Amino acid sequence: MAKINFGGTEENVVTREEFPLEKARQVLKDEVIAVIGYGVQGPGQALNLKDNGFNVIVGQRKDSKTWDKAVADGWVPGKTLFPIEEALEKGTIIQYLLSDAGQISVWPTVKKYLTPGKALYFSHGFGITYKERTGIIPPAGVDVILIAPKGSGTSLRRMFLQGRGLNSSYAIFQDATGKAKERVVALGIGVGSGYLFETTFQREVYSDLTGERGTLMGAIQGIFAAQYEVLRKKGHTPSEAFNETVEELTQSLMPLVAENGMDWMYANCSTTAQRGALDWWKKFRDATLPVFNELYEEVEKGNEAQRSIDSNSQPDYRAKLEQELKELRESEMWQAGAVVRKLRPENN
Ligand SMILES: NC(=O)C1=CN([C@@H]2O[C@H](COP(=O)(O)OP(=O)(O)OC[C@H]3O[C@@H](n4cnc5c(N)ncnc54)[C@H](O)[C@@H]3O)[C@@H](O)[C@H]2O)C=CC1
Ligand SMILES: CC(=O)[C@](C)(O)C(=O)O
Ligand SMILES: [Mg+2]
Ligand SMILES: [Mg+2]
Repeated sequence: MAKINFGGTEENVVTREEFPLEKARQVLKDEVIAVIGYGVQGPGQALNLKDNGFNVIVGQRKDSKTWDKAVADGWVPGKTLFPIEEALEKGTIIQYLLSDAGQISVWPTVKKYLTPGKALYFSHGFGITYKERTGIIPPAGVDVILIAPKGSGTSLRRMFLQGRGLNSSYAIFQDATGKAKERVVALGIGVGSGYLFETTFQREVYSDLTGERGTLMGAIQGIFAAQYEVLRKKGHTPSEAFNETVEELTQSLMPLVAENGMDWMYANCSTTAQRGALDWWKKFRDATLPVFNELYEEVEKGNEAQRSIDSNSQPDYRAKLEQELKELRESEMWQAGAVVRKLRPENN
């Protein structure tokens, strides 16, 4: 394990150099990895594991769209693709990748197959951390481990195919066999992570729920919407408002931030822009700080988890979700965005 200094704080990180793929294959050579669920993380992790040479099967509801998707991706019914219970029985490592709400309803079935020595694997700290709300309480004889890729399952797969890699955090909640550490690290390398950051189930879920509600997804849309509204009210056209709110950010400026940090992006903009950005960023920080504090408290209390359990376990939740996504898609800002995207020179 390497100790790496992150801006003054030392943290534990497992690197591919100290734990190469060959070692991961050796550690897991006698294991059957059963990936349960084939939504977003399921395909990314299962396909990467398979391509990396691990013994992996998929468990999915038969007669479902995702069963067909698994077949289309090359999983063979009766050989590498099974109904959930059969996969649970065959697997020695159960990668529990149903949606967080789905995990609650299928848990009584999963529990039956968790015989001593098996490992139960999550990609989110949700089920375990909020166990009073989810009822997910694993038996004592199994390892309970976590690999949480820091990004969408779609990116995990794409980046793997490009020969890159998406880093993940890892945690151990229960080490029943004494082998939880080598199992979790081997799985992390197997699913395509380059580096593995140490965490706990609780820290993973608190930070993840905050991040996706905050700057990664919720806050960013909120700030876009507010600026777009002001520009439109002041008479700017939709294309101008969209370009100055979203397009320039995603196409020109964020790639510079990704490459070399915020100061470098600023340094590559005009002195006029730099002066304004340096003056205004603290105002935005101060204005949003109370909202971020409220958000973290809601996560900590479990209220956010409860809201997502309640809404995602409704029978019509998919239809409602589709409706909400449609409203976003059909808002003027994102309609303008669709046209602006088409006009990117590389799309012609
Ligand atoms: N979406 C992502 O890229 C990321 C997801 N995660 C975590 O990975 C886990 C899996 O998430 P996603 O892939 O997004 O899940 P998802 O929402 O795509 O669902 C996965 C699968 O669960 C099945 N499912 C849902 N309810 C079910 C039920 N009651 N019975 C049987 N099957 C059911 C769905 O049909 C689907 O095949 C979650 O813990 C999530 O928090 C972690 C990082 C990123
Ligand atoms: C992609 C990811 O890591 C998220 C945003 O936390 C999620 O999909 O839950
Ligand atoms: Mg996440
Ligand atoms: Mg998340």
